[in-house]
Amino acid sequence: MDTLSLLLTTALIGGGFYWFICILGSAERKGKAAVNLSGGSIDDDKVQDNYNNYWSFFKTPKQIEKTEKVPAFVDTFYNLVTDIYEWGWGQSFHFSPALPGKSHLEATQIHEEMAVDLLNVKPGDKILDAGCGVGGPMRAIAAHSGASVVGITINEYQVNRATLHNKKAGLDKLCEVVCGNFLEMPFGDNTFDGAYSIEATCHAPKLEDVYAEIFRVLKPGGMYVSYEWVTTEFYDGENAEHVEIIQGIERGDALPGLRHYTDIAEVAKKVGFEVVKEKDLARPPAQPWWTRLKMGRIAYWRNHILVMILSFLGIAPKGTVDVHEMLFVTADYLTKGGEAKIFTPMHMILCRKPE
Ligand SMILES: C=C(CC[C@@H](C)[C@H]1CC[C@H]2C3=CC[C@H]4[C@H](C)[C@@H](O)CC[C@]4(C)[C@H]3CC[C@]12C)C(C)C
Ligand SMILES: C[S@@+](CC[C@H](N)C(=O)[O-])C[C@H]1O[C@@H](n2cnc3c(N)ncnc32)[C@H](O)[C@@H]1O
Repeated sequence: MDTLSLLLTTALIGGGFYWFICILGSAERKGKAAVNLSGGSIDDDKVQDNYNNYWSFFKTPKQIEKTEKVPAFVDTFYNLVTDIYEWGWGQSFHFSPALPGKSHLEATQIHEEMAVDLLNVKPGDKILDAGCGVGGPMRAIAAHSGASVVGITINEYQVNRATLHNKKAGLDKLCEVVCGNFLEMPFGDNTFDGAYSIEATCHAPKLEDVYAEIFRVLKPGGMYVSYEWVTTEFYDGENAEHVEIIQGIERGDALPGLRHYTDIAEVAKKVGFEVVKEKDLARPPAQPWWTRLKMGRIAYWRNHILVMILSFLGIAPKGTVDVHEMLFVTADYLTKGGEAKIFTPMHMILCRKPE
């Protein structure tokens, strides 16, 4: 081979490698790049141990021990998955019904804006985002409503990511992020004009505890809306296939136990809320929320190869391949749960704290 061909071949392979690793698979323009995948706040050499530790939670037999350990276990989970979520999904860690003619990003934003529209808040009001992730919904909601949003997440790495994104988006005046447990929030009674949680309270070992906290920090007359992960009326606890799907969803999403849809309003009333409206937003005519997961299957394989290469080269921490594989498997359980109609991630409940 002459020198020119050698140079051209090297440039082609190098360029292809750069494209495959640095560009491909980033969920949004300027989103998280594959070369920057990390274990969140966990040191690189501890990612594998933390992943193994995550699984030990599901082997613990005692319910009480489990309940106390849930926030720490959820924190570990988000250290492990936050970068992969941002890289492969975007800054909003939730589902939304597919909307014909709209992109995933647009459908996501519409789903988020719907939440704040239900709260009847006005510019200048202060609202709470319980379980805010890296703040995708918070930014959309602040920009749409003009209200200022305080988000809380148990995971410190997410606080840093969200704060960075808020600044970059020029929304740091309206959006604030606090690290803390939504089961005992560092806010005074009657602080917020409204509150919402998007696919987050499913991590609470007892829904009553988080709803009671939200009730406490809301001003009288304030509204609260939540998108809940629940099993539907089609779920049959005696059906082995159903049970396997639901347990698969719990294992891959750090859930201490999925609730049945009928539990939600019951708990809301128990802590003192008036239930204004309740609806599964996944019901027809809404288009399936799981099509985005299904369509991504080829991209997941490509991502998996990429993660394996990066781990092999020592660029991604050891253990990232296992975390990615866990998500891959979870995507399948979620899709099955949606197709079988036994599970929904968008059971909406709208509540009011009485005057
Ligand atoms: C509300 C929660 C999270 C919901 C979703 C945001 C995530 C649930 C499953 C995740 C994913 C599955 C497959 C991943 C894929 C293998 C990878 O290559 C790229 C990222 C995924 C698509 C990832 C993205 C986020 C989810 C869809 C729970 C935790 C309560
Ligand atoms: C699936 S993410 C959803 C994030 C955000 N609502 C969104 O839609 O992008 C769930 C969020 O709930 C938070 N969370 C779970 N348990 C928590 C707890 N006990 N206290 C505070 N935040 C918690 C997680 O840290 C994470 O940010």
